[in-house]
Amino acid sequence: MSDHAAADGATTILVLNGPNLGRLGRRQPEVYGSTTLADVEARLQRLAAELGVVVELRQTDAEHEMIGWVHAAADAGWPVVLNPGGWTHTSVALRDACVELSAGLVELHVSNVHAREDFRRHSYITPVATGVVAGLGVQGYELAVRFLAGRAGSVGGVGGVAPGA
Ligand SMILES: O=C1C[C@@](O)(C(=O)O)C[C@@H](O)[C@@H]1O
Repeated sequence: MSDHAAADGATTILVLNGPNLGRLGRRQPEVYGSTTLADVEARLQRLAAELGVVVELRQTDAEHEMIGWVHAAADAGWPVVLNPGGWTHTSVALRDACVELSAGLVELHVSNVHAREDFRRHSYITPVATGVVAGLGVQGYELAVRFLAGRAGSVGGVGGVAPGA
């Protein structure tokens, strides 16, 4: 996806999407809705301009690639919105990488994972996340970015102070 490098010192927020999320809009629309990931990115770029932050959205079906992106965010001190897709329920390795995200991590699910199959109720990521958004559809992405932008001290966020921060 697009590469919006921060040239002016603006906060960069990575929005990372795991397996099958490239199929948003076509995949089980009764569960995930009809909005595509490209639509989500367009909405987030408008929001980024409003908030004065840089948002970079990426998607991969390869776990090693996702873990590399998390390492890079940790090294850069960037906050992350992560929809881990199916890795939510399976990946100790992704959780271990996420532990290093000291600038904030919002775990995001388009669907309400707690109202679905039992296996979706357990997340390896939740214990190491700042917070979780689930079941608010793709609107959750905008809420999560607003929260992290506010937490980073940018204007317009809803989350100026995270509970316990
Ligand atoms: O791929 C996904 C998408 C998901 O993370 C969501 O956005 O609702 C929920 C996961 O259980 C599922 O495996």
